[in-house]
Amino acid sequence: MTAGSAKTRAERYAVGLMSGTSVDGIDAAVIRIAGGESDRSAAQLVAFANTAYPPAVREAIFELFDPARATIDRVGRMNVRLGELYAEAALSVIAAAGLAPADIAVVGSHGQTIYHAPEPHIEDGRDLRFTVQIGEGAVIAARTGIPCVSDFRVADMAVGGQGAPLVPFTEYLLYRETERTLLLQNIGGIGNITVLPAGSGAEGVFAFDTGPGNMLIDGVVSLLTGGELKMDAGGAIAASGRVNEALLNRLKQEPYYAQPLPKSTGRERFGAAYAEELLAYKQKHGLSAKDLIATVTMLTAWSIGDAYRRFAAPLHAADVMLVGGGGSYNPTLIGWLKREMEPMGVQVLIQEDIGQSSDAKEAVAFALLADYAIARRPNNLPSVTGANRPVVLGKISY
Ligand SMILES: Nc1ncnc2c1ncn2[C@@H]1O[C@H](COP(=O)(O)OP(=O)(O)OP(=O)(O)O)[C@@H](O)[C@H]1O
Ligand SMILES: CC(=O)N[C@H]1[C@@H]2OC[C@@H](O2)[C@@H](O)[C@@H]1O[C@H](C)C(=O)O
Repeated sequence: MTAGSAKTRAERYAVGLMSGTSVDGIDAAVIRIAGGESDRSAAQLVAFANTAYPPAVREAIFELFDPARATIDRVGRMNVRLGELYAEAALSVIAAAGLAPADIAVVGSHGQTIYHAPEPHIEDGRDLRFTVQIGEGAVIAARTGIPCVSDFRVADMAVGGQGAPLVPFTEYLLYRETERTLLLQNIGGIGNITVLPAGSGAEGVFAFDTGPGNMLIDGVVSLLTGGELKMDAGGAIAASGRVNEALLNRLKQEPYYAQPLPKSTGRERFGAAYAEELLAYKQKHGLSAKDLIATVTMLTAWSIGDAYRRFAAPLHAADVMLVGGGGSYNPTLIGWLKREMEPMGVQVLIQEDIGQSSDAKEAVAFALLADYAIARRPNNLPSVTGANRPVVLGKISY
């Protein structure tokens, strides 16, 4: 396959690798793309695997979220280490698909975000917004022998975008409908929503981060258990607690929720420092652990409903919200989300309800984004990121 031959490209396979803000590990997907355009009928999931990060790697990544500890030698070394781990994950999912590396046209690797500063930052009249995703693409290409597209976000920022979210481009390709308005809600570390208005072209799509996804739930669970538990598995703890209305109302005042679009957020806002503050509040006001977890779970459900109410409903009344990401596997969160959305006339389903995978969705997206990049086809959505034009996202290592 050569760049620029998009119109005549034959059926091909692509690998997508995603390591999200939850830092739970590496999601790897193999997809088959039919000849020509990567449109809805054309991309099929062939194999998927999630490999947990080794605990020491996970811990070291968390250290890199703190700019004071993210020294250049640590960042540089982790960049290479993650490249190695990503290459291994790619090779193993390719084998699981019953394929060989030579069958794969391209690997798309998101990398691990360690810092995301999407707001304009003007110095000397120049905008210095930036974002950092590590996991060296050159290492992935060298170990697998497959061209690797990595570092997708910076090209969007270079033309005035937020560099996020990027998945909506693929959601438009894969999910759009003519009769129904769909909301694709991802609940990963951060929550993000894509609005696909019925019958709309790409320019009508909009998307933004709704706030915390599982990040606050994971953060407080981990602090409360001294790191023993990393999540509220099955939402069991939240289900056993009671929402504290005073705290909930206080947390709803976080200015991010009302901030106008385009917007994106991350660990800089809803990370460790935020979870520590919640713990301090718990101690001061004598809340139980389960009530605190119930309250942040409710906040997460509320923030998603609030985002729809504030920014989407006034423009497009939606029919269905389709939830993906790890939050799909927390029935307490999904139950409370239904209670938020259904009175507004929006049915809530998880990807599994329509025969897809909540886990694989983002890895599939990065395989498709890479397929576009390698053909030099623009793959950002300016209406979503705020970029001033379409560009080809991703750096290619041959
Ligand atoms: N069985 C489960 N019960 C409860 N929560 C779960 C379960 N499985 C996954 N999760 C939640 O989902 C999180 C992982 O979600 P996911 O893999 O979608 O995040 P991510 O891709 O890292 O994040 P992002 O999309 O923000 O980059 C876990 O940290 C956990 O909070
Ligand atoms: C900078 C960064 O890594 N952002 C992630 C994060 O996780 C969810 C949300 O915040 C989204 O904006 C984005 O990821 C997905 C994959 C995206 O770009 O669509």
